[in-house]
Amino acid sequence: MHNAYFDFAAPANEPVYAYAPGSPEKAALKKQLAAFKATQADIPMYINGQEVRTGKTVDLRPPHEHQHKLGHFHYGDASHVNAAIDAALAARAQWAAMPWEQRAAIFLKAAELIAGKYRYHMNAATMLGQSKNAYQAEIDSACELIDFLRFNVHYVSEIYRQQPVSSAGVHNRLEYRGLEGFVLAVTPFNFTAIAGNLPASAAMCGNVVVWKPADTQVFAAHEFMKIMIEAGLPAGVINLVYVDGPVLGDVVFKHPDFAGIHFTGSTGVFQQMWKTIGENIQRYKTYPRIVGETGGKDFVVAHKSADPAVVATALARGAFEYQGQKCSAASRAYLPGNIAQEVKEKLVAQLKTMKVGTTEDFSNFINAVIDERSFNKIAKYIDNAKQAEGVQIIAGGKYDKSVGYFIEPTVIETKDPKYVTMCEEIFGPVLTIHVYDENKFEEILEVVNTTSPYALTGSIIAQDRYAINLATDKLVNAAGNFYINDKPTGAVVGQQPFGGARASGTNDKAGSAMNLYRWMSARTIKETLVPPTDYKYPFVQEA
Ligand SMILES: NC(=O)c1ccc[n+]([C@@H]2O[C@H](COP(=O)([O-])OP(=O)(O)OC[C@H]3O[C@@H](n4cnc5c(N)ncnc54)[C@H](O)[C@@H]3O)[C@@H](O)[C@H]2O)c1
Ligand SMILES: N[C@@H](CCC=O)C(=O)O
Repeated sequence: MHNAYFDFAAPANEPVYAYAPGSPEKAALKKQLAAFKATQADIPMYINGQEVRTGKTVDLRPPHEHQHKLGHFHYGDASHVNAAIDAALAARAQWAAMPWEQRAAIFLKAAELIAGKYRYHMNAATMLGQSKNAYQAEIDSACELIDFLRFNVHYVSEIYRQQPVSSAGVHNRLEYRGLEGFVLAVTPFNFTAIAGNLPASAAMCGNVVVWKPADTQVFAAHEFMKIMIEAGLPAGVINLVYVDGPVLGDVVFKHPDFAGIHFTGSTGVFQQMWKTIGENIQRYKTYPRIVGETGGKDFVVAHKSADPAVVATALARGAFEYQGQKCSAASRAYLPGNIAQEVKEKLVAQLKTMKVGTTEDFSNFINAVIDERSFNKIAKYIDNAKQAEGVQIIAGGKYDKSVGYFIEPTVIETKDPKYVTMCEEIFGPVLTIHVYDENKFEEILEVVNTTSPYALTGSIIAQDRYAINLATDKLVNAAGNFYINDKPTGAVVGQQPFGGARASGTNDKAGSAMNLYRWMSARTIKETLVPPTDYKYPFVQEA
């Protein structure tokens, strides 16, 4: 019995804990970090609610201390992907038929568990597994994940409430079905919140899901999966597998019941997936929904009226928080000649105070990059810059992987606005600056707009309102998230729906109703209350 409309009102954003010296939250987090470090985790896959161990294990190690083992996870193969799909499809009918308020309660309970007794589990797992400092973990694996769960429950309720009009004698209604098949969620290493949200948002809408996280994010993904099970998620609704990407793709993209992909990761991987889906289109029972949020080459453009301290701080935080491993991270900056020197001096002074090291030492602002492959790739960009003509390293430039994958926050200055580090996504603590003639603001906006194929985030920093207006207009398609007098990172669920266009993705805005519509397939039902019994039009006269 559910004879009522149940209300899921708009929530407030989860408050961010400060982890100040001597605070109880800092003590609790330190305790959980020590507990994880003292244990060897044995992490299974979850298929049909069962823990699956293959014996083929992969070690988990903190990127900032690669000689320490946190444990291992069990790696699967094509047979596990098939089993996960079978389990999902078997769970589908019952899950899709469950009344919304019952489904919603599971995700709201998960949010409560993360906000309360598992907050430090989520944050400590993210700090150790992905090398995020306490603040960066708190805004991700606690607050943003909680917000995704709570706000999406509210948005789904709002969507379900939307109904068509009915003319006299007719009752029209819209039913928001889940997709007919299973959804694949493929998630990145850099945000625990995104990893949790991609399977959860689809499942919330009545879908069943196969979820594959990045290998380097499994430690925290596993904590989230355990919380979902404790919150009451039925067996088979979300099936968590750890497999090689191409092995996964080979099974999923050939399956007739493949109904959609919820992806976040790099542009190349997404484009390859899209191509494969296109090649297999005739195999599917339904046109798959393809949702992908991908790379960025995010800009900060300062106007000659900007306050140099504001620009320097937006760059220090926007480019270097979480070692620049945010899709939104500022990685190219355009500084007007009149304030460039002052901005650079202030920025370099701020960077000198940023300590680099482990996440367990809370005084470190910068931690390690995710793995050796990423370290080597970033180091190569730095090495090339050291030798390039017209290019100068004005801060950082050193790196060392003997203990952890540490790279100093590095600032490159180039005379060429199309130098490679102004164009390509590096995904590390490297910012490139180009100084332009302060009287050529409109021309530089054109350069900003045409330099990279991406359009994810970007900022204009200025005091002059005409300049702000001009940049807002000229850069209309250059960023899906556009900031005025702020850094281009740190979108908050419910406040700045997130996503970019061009090569940055399908711009379906995670943490908004726009995203949730993609996981629904509406059925229109028209009911005629007193059906006609004569075929003739009412206005046709007898001859
Ligand atoms: N736009 C956004 O909202 C957003 C958010 C976070 C990260 N990102 C982007 O993600 C990237 C960094 O994350 P990453 O390094 O985890 O990305 P990635 O593309 O290497 O991996 C993402 C996921 O895809 C899987 N994968 C890789 N190759 C695959 C294949 N051939 N078939 C199937 N799956 C495959 C990975 O195992 C992982 O689970 C950056 O480009 C960043 O800009 C974008
Ligand atoms: N939503 C995050 C970025 C997610 C991508 O890595 C931000 O706005 O900084």
